[in-house]
Amino acid sequence: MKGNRKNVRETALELLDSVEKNQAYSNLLLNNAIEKNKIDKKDTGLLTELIYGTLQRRMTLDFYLDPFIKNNSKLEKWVLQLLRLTLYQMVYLDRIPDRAAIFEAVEIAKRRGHKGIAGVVNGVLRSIQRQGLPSLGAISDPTEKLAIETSHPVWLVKRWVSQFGYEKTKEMCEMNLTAPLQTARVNVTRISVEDCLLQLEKEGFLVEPSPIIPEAIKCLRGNLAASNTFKEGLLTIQDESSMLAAYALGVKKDDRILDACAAPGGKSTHIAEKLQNSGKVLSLDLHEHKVKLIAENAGRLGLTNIETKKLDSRTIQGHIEAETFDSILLDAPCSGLGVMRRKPDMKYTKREEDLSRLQQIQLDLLEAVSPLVKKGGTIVYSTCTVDREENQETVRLFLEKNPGFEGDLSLADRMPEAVRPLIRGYDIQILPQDLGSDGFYIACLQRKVD
Ligand SMILES: C[S@@+](CC[C@H](N)C(=O)[O-])C[C@H]1O[C@@H](n2cnc3c(N)ncnc32)[C@H](O)[C@@H]1O
Repeated sequence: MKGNRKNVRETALELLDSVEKNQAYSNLLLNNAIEKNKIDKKDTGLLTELIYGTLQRRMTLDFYLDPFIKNNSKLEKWVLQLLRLTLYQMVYLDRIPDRAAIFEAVEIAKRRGHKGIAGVVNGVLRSIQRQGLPSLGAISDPTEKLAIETSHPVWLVKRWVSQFGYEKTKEMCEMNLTAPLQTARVNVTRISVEDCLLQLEKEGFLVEPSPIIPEAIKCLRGNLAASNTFKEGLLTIQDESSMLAAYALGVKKDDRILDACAAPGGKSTHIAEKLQNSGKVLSLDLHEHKVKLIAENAGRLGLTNIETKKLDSRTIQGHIEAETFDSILLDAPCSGLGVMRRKPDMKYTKREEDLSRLQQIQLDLLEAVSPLVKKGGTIVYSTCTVDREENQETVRLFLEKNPGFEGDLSLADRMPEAVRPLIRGYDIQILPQDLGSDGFYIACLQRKVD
């Protein structure tokens, strides 16, 4: 058991190192490490928690460590990671005694470095144990304090406070520290939600219906991607917020729908399911390898009404005639600030200037695809971000330049009951704390008839 645990922590350290070297944290990275280091199945939960937790709390951990490592400015990167990893266990994991966490950190430091480094690690951790953690109360500026307390960059917390106010920002930052539940969409063209839940229970999963989306389920235990039900094409792993995009489109039988930024096809396949294999979805994406994923997903789900194509949607007008589609989904590339719970390393790599650059791409995409919707048809603009510049501002600028379009106020009629209170006219900004789903934005724009 002890041997294994050391292995878990060394593997966690290795992964934290890779993330630091700019390899984004992903399940793939985690799965490779589990395989390479032959991590016992029962220890994978602890490994995931150590990596997620240490990444999620990095700024808070650094605040706590700072006074104790001031004189060790030449500390190697991996030693700092080891200190963060160990302090995370001491502060946030009650079930691991401090002395055990410190002992193992010192052993790792001896093996990976030398006796001197082990001495530094031991010294820092024992001092913290003796003197206690520095108080966050010493930070006088409330925004800065919130940033450190919840480990979000100060620029982002400032930006959110100016956009949403202090209270909502605080709730959002706190929510971002929690682990999301896995949710999935039942392929109702092939199985009912009730039968799907029963089938998954038989497979040993703990599942329940979503309170938000009629065709969605929540998974309380297990990984649905590993289920036979998933492999048989009866499920798609997808967040509930993302499922709202297909609702906003108001899909009708036989519609021709463009999904302009479609890979890996989560929303295209939802639209195709809503069409019940009638009509057509044209799914575009910039990258060939990503386009393949859309086709693979459609194949797994048994959907035959999706056509895929590699294309830069900004050039679509040279390829497809105007007024071809009944509706268009533009699920635009964005900063992804709504999914920080799932990708904690993102907090430390995003830069404020990225957001304005993205707005230009979003506007270019909207301008390019908009002539392709029929008169009276709808464009749904969506992002998985929580930022006014990429969301409401992008839409405002588009509407300002395109008087042939207006906000579609019938959006609420098409949306599930649970989200209606969040709709403001023709758009909806979901914050992670609103429904427990990802932060997400949807705007519905209608092409005027004349
Ligand atoms: C938010 S993701 C789409 C997620 C997808 N709608 C789903 O639900 O599975 C944005 C996608 O836009 C693609 N993309 C970015 N710029 C594009 C462009 N100019 N033309 C087409 N696709 C683009 C990216 O490759 C990425 O796959």
